[in-house]
Amino acid sequence: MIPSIDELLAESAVLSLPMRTKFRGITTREVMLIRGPGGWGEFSPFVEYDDQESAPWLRSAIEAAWDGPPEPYRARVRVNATVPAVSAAEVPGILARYPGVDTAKVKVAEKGQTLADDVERVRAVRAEIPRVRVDANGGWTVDQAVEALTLLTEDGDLEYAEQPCATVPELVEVRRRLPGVRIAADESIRRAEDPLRVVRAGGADVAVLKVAPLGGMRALLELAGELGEYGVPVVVSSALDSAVGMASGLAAASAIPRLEFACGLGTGSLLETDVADGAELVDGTLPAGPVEPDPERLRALAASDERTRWWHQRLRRTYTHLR
Ligand SMILES: O=C(O)CCC(=O)c1ccccc1C(=O)O
Ligand SMILES: [Mg+2]
Repeated sequence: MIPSIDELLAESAVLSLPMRTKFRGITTREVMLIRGPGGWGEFSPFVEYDDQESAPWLRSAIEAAWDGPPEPYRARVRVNATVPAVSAAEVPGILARYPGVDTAKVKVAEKGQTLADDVERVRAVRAEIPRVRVDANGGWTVDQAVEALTLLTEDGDLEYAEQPCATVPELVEVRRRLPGVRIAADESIRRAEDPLRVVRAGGADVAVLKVAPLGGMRALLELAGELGEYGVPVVVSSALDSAVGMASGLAAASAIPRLEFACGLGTGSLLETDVADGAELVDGTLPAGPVEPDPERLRALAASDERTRWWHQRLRRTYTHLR
């Protein structure tokens, strides 16, 4: 059952969340929260996404607000620190926001930066955190990936390299040329027509799964089950969500029977202010559980009237793409 547009908008809020550090080229994260009978849901496709690509994000918000979370297997989820493409000098300040975390994901291959910048940043992270993975967001060619990952594994292992190149054939090639480095697929799953294609092609050792682009917690769990049949472990990650979207990620992660890797659900630490008091990171874990936004924060973080209208229009357009 899909609620009406009026029901979706009835108790909704459009928010502009200031970030502590630039990430994905943005310094404020706009999100729309909707409230339904099952709790709160988050509709927050990145602003450049078109209406069709935004449709699973809306399905995900509706699932959270109307159906609520699936049955959990565990109460807390191990998370990784997320290190944006900052200078090496800024790394300790970022990591200080992740108490007890033993795994870091480091952004690399940022436009306008060099491989030397990546090497220095990763080195600065290794000085403090034992387990390191990198995420290139598809920014390298195959040759660049081979060169970079060879250099980045000279002074320590990488847990895995996430989306080193943009396309599936390139991931297959990198994996063939660098058998010692695990490859994780992110965009090749969440922005693909067929999320299993990259795995069938032999382009991924690990699958990064995000609730909203996959259409919700249960859709993610179904895909995680299918990936399990291929022997591919999953990492549940955020889309730079507010605490409401993060609750869906944490609920999905807590409902996966076997979780081998730390999840990318610690990005609340990249926000200056969140919609609810962030559940505290203890020993590198976050609790799974419902989140109730603080009404005062909702008022303080409200987006402008113009941006609110834009999000309402976006929701109306996206609604026509629901099936
Ligand atoms: O996985 C993490 O550590 C945090 C989430 C993250 O990196 C991310 C957040 C928003 C958009 C894209 C990405 C990404 O994994 O590429
Ligand atoms: Mg990624």
